[in-house]
Amino acid sequence: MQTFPVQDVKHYINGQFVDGISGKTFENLSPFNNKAINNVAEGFKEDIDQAVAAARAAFDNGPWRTMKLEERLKYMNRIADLIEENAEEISFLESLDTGLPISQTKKQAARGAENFRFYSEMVKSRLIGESYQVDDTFINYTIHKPIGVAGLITPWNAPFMLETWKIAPALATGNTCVLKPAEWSPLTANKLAQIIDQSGLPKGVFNIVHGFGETAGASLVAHPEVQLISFTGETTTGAEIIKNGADTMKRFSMELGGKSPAVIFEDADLEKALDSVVWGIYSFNGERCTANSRLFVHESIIDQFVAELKARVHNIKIGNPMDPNTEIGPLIHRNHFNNVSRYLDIAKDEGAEIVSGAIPSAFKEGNFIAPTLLLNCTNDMTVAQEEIFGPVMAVIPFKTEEEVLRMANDVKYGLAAYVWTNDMKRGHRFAQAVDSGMVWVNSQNVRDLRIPFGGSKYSGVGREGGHYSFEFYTETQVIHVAIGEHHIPKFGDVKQNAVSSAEK
Ligand SMILES: NC(=O)C1=CN([C@@H]2O[C@H](COP(=O)(O)OP(=O)(O)OC[C@H]3O[C@@H](n4cnc5c(N)ncnc54)[C@H](O)[C@@H]3O)[C@@H](O)[C@H]2O)C=CC1
Ligand SMILES: O=C(O)/C=C/C=C(\O)C(=O)O
Repeated sequence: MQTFPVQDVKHYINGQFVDGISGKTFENLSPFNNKAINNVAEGFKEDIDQAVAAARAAFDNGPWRTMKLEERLKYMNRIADLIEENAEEISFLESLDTGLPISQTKKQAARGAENFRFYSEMVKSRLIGESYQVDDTFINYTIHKPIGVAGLITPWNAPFMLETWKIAPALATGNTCVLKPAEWSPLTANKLAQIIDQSGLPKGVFNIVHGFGETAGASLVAHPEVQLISFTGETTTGAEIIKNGADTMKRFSMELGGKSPAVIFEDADLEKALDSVVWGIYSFNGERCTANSRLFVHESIIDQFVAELKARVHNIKIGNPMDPNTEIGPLIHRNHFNNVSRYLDIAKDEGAEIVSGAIPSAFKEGNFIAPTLLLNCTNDMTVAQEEIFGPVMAVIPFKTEEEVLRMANDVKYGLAAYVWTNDMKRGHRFAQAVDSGMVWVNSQNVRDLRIPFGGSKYSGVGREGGHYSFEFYTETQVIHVAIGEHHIPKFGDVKQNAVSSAEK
């Protein structure tokens, strides 16, 4: 396969690639062998201050916010074109950095371009206001204005796709932004900065500061000139960010963790359900917020279903992420590998039967966790309640619809749910009763970029996607206009008061 050189990564501030002010860097490690790939500039408050100042100046002084929409959208489409032209390199860098199989990162590179094109279309057709003719003297109308500097904080599990999912609507609506990418996956964010630089986007409109959450991320959240934070990541981090942004009255969009149920009723199309749940838990190496990490199977079909699952698990191709045939690659980082391994120990202690594929010995240097089934689970086990964020699925039998609905909802998260049944009354009934932001009936996680994407309970606050992103990335302003003569009450009117005193 084609390979690409990897350079050290710098911040991108005000249209320049720059070292950090402290001069500090950190090593970026390969998930495949834990060797250093490159060095990355480490950002702190001072770097964030510079990036926010650049974004603020670009917002205040234009021309981004004030340029004709058609012209702004030319930049968006140019960025999409350049992503497509560089798709091979983007997927190479993404797989190198994250361990995600190259067959999957190719799709994510394409999705990055689609995110820019999609929001170009949406902003033209759906960034719309309302108007109310009150009577023949008044009319009111609303407009949606860009807010200012958007702070974007992203995770490592699908970095390029998730970064562009925030940047595209933020820019399309006329904001400027500062991105703080995840420290474990800086490569494609850097490539995106190169692409954006090449597109000729005005200086300061888009900026990146690399570094750690507790320093660079926290400084972005606390910065008084940053009006909003769009965050994707762990629920506990989201809660911390909301607290830290409260003093500066930020608005937040929170896309957080999940522990999503897939429910297989006895009348389901079992072959399709099997394909869907195997893909749903083991794609993205299991590092997927919408993963169906809890599988509920009706007791009458569970033996047959589990036998098929075991066969699939033993057959999944674990390998080098650069191999086009690889289905599962290494986890992002040794710390995350240790965390997932800890959950496998907990599963054993809790009495689950563990079934997993085998990792080829050639891959022992990497952060590989084999695709794993946890059988004989109950919904109250730690491994059925906490987000593991690895290729590990807890399998739980059920007897009745009522029982499985109760178990599906008995979890703190509410991101996604999947239900498989050929009884469509039951399909709709179950989908409407389950506590989650998104439900797929007889389907895997098929994306339609127009839908509101996000979760309920501990899985998130707010929705992004489609026109829902505009509610977050724009300020709605209402303008009341008098178009005819009307009465205005007079207070403290000298003439009127003089007449009244004379009358006394
Ligand atoms: N609901 C959704 O759409 C999605 C949710 N996720 C969730 O993301 C998580 C995995 O990603 P991770 O990178 O481990 O999440 P994380 O929460 O550890 O980090 C995410 C980002 O937040 C930054 N950060 C950490 N502490 C911070 C702080 N105090 N202030 C500001 N920024 C801070 C990190 O540097 C990183 O850029 C999982 O829980 C997963 O479910 C992932 C993808 C999609
Ligand atoms: O499609 C999106 O916008 C986000 C998808 C994120 C996942 O599917 C995930 O991490 O599970």
